Amino acid sequence: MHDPEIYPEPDRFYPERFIKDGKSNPDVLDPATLIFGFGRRICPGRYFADAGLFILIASVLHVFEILPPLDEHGKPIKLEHVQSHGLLSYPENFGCVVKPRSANAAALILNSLPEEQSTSEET
Ligand code: HEM
Repeated sequence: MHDPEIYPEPDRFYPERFIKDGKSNPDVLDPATLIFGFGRRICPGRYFADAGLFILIASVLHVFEILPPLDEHGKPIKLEHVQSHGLLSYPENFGCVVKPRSANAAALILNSLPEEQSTSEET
């Protein structure tokens, strides 16, 4: 996954590398052919994981805006992408502002909570 011959600038956050003319780019190796293993022991949860992540990310982006953190003057702070290296690779901690996209989105979020949590603000 970090071979620059396959993915130029592999550490750069650059999801567009997988897209061409609004569709999946067939000239770029699909990471799904690697990340779930191979052959008889290939991950049996791969479709579940893929669908679950799609639903999770789509649901979060549908109702929340995720914005850069603000400095003491209320100006957005430019974030630097720093990726950890090791067996698991993930972005290093960073601040952000997460807020509902609209009053409708806020209502959707509150309605998805268990009853005791969605009413706790009113008590
Ligand atoms: C993004 C999420 C996931 C990734 C990247 C992932 C990746 C992998 C990899 C690399 C293997 C080893 C395959 C091999 O030996 O060649 C594996 C095995 C396995 N995974 Fe996943 N997996 C994910 C999610 C899941 C989920 C959600 C489940 C269950 C609901 C699951 C169940 C399993 C099981 C049971 C094995 C062992 C298969 C065997 O040894 O026969 N995985 N996974």
